[in-house]
Amino acid sequence: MSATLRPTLEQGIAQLGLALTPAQVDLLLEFLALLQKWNKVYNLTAVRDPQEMLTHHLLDSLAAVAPLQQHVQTLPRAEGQLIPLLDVGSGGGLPGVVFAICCPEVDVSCVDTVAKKAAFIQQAAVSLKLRNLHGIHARVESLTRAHAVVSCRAFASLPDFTSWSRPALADDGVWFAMKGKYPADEIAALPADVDVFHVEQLQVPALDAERCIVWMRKL
Ligand SMILES: C[S@@+](CC[C@H](N)C(=O)[O-])C[C@H]1O[C@@H](n2cnc3c(N)ncnc32)[C@H](O)[C@@H]1O
Repeated sequence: MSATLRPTLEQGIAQLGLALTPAQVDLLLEFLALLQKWNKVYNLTAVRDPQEMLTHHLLDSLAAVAPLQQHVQTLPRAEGQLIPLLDVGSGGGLPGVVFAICCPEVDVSCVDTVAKKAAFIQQAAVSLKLRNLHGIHARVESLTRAHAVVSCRAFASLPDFTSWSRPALADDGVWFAMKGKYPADEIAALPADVDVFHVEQLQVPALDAERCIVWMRKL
């Protein structure tokens, strides 16, 4: 499978201007293979066609990597210290696993209420030898450890996402919500103590769809 998908993946990575090592590209393809294999057993995603998994999941998540890297670079950190990121409602690991592969300076926890999805992430962390990746089986509302970044993709409305994950966001942390079209209604429905400080448009290679990241912080 990887022989046919690799050229599209490499082209997409180049289009996104990402500087990934050959080992990271291999890991992305290995993750895709794991997702495809275990999807049959665990029902991790409704997307089943490998080519579609590549465009709709992998490239879609990869489009958010450069914005994340740019943000992380601005954060102070001691040598060897990783930036804690919580990916909420991660499902089969999107975008959390992609972030863990592409951003070794980030420590990614993927939380999901479905036990088999969290177990899949733990299994992926072992298979891909990613020490910066963890699967957590919980409702996000129950988490209180502070993270510098709290991300989500296809999870919930912005008001629900921010209120449920608020205790897990550091006071100086940021929410990073991956959305389709500019979510004007959801932004309008946010409470006054959530500040939307940037909405960043994304271009996903090989996918003709509107995508953006809504950046928010606590007031
Ligand atoms: C539509 S899926 C999105 C999965 C993945 N982020 C993606 O983009 O493919 C939403 C996920 O959120 C999880 N979920 C729903 N409510 C949750 C909660 N309160 N805490 C943690 N996970 C939750 C579901 O189990 C499901 O796996």
